[in-house]
Amino acid sequence: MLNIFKSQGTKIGKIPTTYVRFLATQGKFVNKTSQLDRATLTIKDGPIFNGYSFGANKNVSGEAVFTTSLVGYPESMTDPSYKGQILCFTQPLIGNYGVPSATQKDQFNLLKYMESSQVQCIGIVVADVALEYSHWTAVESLQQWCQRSGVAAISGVDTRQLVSYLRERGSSLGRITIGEEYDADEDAAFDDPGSINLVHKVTTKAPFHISCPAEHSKNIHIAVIDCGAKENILRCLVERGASLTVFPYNYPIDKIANKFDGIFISNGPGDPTHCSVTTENLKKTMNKYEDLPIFGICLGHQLLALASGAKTIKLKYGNRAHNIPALDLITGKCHITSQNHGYAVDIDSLDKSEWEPYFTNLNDLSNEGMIHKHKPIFSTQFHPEAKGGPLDTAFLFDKFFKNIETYRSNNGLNLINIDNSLLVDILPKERVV
Ligand SMILES: NC(=O)CC[C@H](N)C(=O)O
Repeated sequence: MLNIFKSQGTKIGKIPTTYVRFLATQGKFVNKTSQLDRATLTIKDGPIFNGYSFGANKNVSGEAVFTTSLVGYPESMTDPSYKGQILCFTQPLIGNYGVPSATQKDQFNLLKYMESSQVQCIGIVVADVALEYSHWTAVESLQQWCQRSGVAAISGVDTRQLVSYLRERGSSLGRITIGEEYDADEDAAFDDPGSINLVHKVTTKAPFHISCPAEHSKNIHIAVIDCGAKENILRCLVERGASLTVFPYNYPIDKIANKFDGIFISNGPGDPTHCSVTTENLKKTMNKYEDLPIFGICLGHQLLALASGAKTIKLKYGNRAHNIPALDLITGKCHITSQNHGYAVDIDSLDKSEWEPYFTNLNDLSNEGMIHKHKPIFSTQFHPEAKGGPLDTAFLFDKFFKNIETYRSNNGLNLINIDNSLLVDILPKERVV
């Protein structure tokens, strides 16, 4: 085994830990995981898994969820929608391509590799961590990143058993405990992130402005309602030619919506019903400005649905993956989509005189989007910006921009836009924390 790896030019240090364990049993190699602390994953009223800690030396508790995505652990872990959750990866080997720079910016002053400036989930669960890594963008290992970021991490868990349990019993609270001696009965307290308003924690605390560089600019100005917006969503808007003013989730957007070419409502963590202030503001905005283009993604979709009078429900265990089929009910085409959500819009509660379902999930038939019958408003439960991929539904950003073009040409000179150059001078350039 060792020779095969060597003959392929792979250094011993790059061998995944499963092989390290195998080699250790053959007496051929030092078992690196044996140098790690013990850790325990306890599911409330459920199974207990013993493993090894490769993250922060810290006990954490939150909702245990799983993603079946094969790649993208840096993006998922920094997605604000995962705030307060313990994220289990079903891909058996995690960490082998390391972690890219958490601070490097792109040409739009947006984070180049991460979806926000910090790790948002409180813990991760993997079957097998790669302590060594190799990738041209990597600057550190997953272990180093978790330790540096204060994120608990456990390896050596039978993630198939965990996921089978979560699919059977539904989303559950979990706890990662570091150390040799852990008695599950000792500590019965489990934090439930679903019970608090997590959006309040991740939203910008004051408006900030992202100016579209002149070579890209179409002189479009979009107001973004920030419930925990992913960087790549902002990039998808800016690279299409828009400058953005990003507002806190509770900003009275209805008072200024007519100063913008369109409104975008972002993704975000937790139960959408905690954001009733946003819902109320959206309701007023839609009533006041009938032809204003609006686009919402994920939590943004749920908030728009609540504003239209529909209801949301909690799914049994949610949809978190990069390959979920969504049927476009207008074109009849099926798209492969990226998703991360635990709640969904109850499509039966949608006012069908005003709205139509737009997409349907072909795995569980849950709602994946809605579109207004007369106004330029639509939203999706899945993520058309999808980093890392797939890009099947990126055309929805173009659709939003098309709605904006129509809105502008219909309104002509009547549209009173805010002077962008003024905003550039007075507003911060990045999220206010
Ligand atoms: N990615 C998101 O915006 C998630 C939306 C919401 N928090 C949910 O879990 O359903």
